[in-house]
Amino acid sequence: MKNIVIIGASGHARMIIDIIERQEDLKIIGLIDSYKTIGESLFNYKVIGTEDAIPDLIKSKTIVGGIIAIGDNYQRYQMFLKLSKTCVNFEYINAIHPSAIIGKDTLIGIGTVLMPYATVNANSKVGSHCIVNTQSSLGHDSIMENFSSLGPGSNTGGHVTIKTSSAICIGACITGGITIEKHSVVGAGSVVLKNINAFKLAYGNPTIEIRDREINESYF
Ligand SMILES: CC(=O)SCCNC(=O)CCNC(=O)[C@H](O)C(C)(C)COP(=O)(O)OP(=O)(O)OC[C@H]1O[C@@H](n2cnc3c(N)ncnc32)[C@H](O)[C@@H]1OP(=O)(O)O
Repeated sequence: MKNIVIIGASGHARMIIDIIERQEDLKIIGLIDSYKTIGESLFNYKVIGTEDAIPDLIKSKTIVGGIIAIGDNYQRYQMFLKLSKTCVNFEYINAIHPSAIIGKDTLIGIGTVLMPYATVNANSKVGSHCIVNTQSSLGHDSIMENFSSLGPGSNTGGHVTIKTSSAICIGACITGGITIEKHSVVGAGSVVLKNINAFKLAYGNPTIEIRDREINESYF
């Protein structure tokens, strides 16, 4: 049994807790959050501190690691960078729902979440700290780079690449062979027929690049 923390205490964290409670080898000992009050109870767990508390929790062997449960790709990356500096031996775990389908010859990184009914098809690679959300599917021979995400109910064809930190929002459809370059956001319900450049907000059917976006711009 590994003792772990959940970093984040939002709705996304609630989903991840639901998954981890089904993994018998993991025990959540508390939540880490910068905005909630220490001692506050959420989702049946106590907020035990901010990320600054983690090095001591590792040092005292109270925990071995955990997962960054922050839904926003860039914010999740920022937390990862912070932890990389203060706590090199933090062990990242995956949260993989038992209903998720993982095809043959696939690779899944660390700190990655596969929500209920998520599908990763054959010969695809999902990087580290990614989110494959509820009922979304990554087509065969596809790549999700680190810190990227597929929103609930979104689908890709085969040979698709989603580069680092890019977000495919709820219900979007990415046709085969498409590349979404880094730090871009494909809006809800979009139908993507052409490649999307880096740092773009794109949406619509057919999807067009609407405007440039800042690296830290929220998309929720
Ligand atoms: C479990 C979970 O909850 S997972 C999270 C689920 N949520 C998501 O996936 C995010 C969903 N939201 C989106 O996808 C949005 O498209 C966003 C956030 C990416 C962009 O939205 P905005 O910031 O409003 O875009 P922006 O300000 O540039 O555009 C505004 C205009 O574009 C329209 N627009 C925005 N998004 C879309 C879209 N996806 N498709 C069509 N039109 C859109 C707006 O209606 C608005 O039109 P108006 O000026 O005629 O009123």
